[in-house]
Amino acid sequence: MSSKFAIKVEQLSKCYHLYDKPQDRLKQMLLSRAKTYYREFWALRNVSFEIAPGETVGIIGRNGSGKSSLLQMICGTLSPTSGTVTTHGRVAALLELGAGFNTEFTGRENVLLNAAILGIPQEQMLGRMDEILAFSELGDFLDQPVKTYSSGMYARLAFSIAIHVDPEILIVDEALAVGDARFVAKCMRRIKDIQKTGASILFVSHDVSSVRTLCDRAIWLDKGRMLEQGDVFPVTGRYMEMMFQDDDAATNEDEKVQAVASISMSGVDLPGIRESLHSAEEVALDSRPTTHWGSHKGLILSASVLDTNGTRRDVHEWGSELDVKISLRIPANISREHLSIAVSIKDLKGSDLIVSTTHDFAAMRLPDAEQFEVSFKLTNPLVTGKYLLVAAVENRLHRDIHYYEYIEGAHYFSSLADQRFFGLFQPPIAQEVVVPTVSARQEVLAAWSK
Ligand SMILES: Nc1ncnc2c1ncn2[C@@H]1O[C@H](COP(=O)(O)OP(=O)(O)OP(=O)(O)O)[C@@H](O)[C@H]1O
Repeated sequence: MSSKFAIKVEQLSKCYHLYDKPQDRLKQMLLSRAKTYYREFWALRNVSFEIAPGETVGIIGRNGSGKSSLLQMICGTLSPTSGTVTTHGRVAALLELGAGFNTEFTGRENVLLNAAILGIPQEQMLGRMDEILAFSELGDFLDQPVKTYSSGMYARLAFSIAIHVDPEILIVDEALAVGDARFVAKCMRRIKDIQKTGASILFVSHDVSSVRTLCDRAIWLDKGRMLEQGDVFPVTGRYMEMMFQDDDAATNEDEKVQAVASISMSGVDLPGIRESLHSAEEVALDSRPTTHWGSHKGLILSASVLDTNGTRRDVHEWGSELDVKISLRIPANISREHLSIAVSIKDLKGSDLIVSTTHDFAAMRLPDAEQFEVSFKLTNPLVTGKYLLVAAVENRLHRDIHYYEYIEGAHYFSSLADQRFFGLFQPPIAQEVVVPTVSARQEVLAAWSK
């Protein structure tokens, strides 16, 4: 692909016509061009972006923010109200379930139909049929009409086709979420293989962690408009922050109002805490946390990865002792009963590598004192690389964790190992080589032969 972009979307908009009654649609078609029987609903408004060849971009946004409409317009299965889409390269799409299938045809016939639409010669596709069959795990169902498939089978067929047509542009809608975890993992592996071939990938998911794992960049849609685009980590971080605020507003409004009211009654000026302590003691929080949210921001005074001397360091040696220390000031009116302090060490893509919470230790009740510190001590298992610390204050009363405060990127630091490790992280491992004695070998053989 020699062009500068794989996908270019310019001022793209989509307006749906909404009818209150089915008759109105008929009236609009038959009776009047002068009168409108519908309401306009703009699912997408003036969205513009470019995807470079070889780039993987995640599209995130709440339900109904216009993600599927955007993808369908890029694939050409939905026409825009205004604006243009230009693509360079063969587009394989994994859209909402079933899009692009003829449900009366068998799976095998649909493979050939899709290949024909993409201009792939039939012989070439027939040559790959065994591979497609194996990947899809459809067995005899490949020769049954697609209308008899479960949604999981549908997704498996669609995915198998999409990855066997050598796409230069792969478009994946949430369809991956359908099917068991093993198949989803298998799909993710294949998407990564396709990434390595230099294809451009547009990936829509509600799951921020898979967007972070896979994508370089993220585009955030909200109510049909592009709210942000940029590096995947900060954009998804702010998206999570907004989702948290939404959830919080929806589910914990009473608790929040009550807590905030009682905090101000106790005379604690939340925004002022950090500033006031700044002068009094060494407060350590990176000035550029990626994300910072919660119903009670300001409880975490500092969060640092310290060495054995209690010094906050930005570089830690592999195998050295670490003390992840969180200093807190938590007003007495926040109940200690379900209170939990959590830390996570993430890589720069945002994947949790190590997570620990005081809730993990059933017996640990946090002190009633307003100000206290929690230490998480460990031997540094992190291979050479850059990492960030997440610190959180949680209420674990319900299954869904309520966050009083969540700081992602409270301390950015590196780990340095003087040897090369091949895993994501490397705890110290004791190795032992044992050569069994003759009698032990005979015992094993005797046990096998029973
Ligand atoms: N054919 C249609 N006619 C009318 N409204 C539609 C149509 N298709 C989508 N919409 C509306 O357009 C908005 C955007 O829908 P779209 O499916 O593109 O969003 P989405 O971000 O993909 O949502 P989700 O995450 O739930 O799949 C929604 O409010 C939806 O109800």
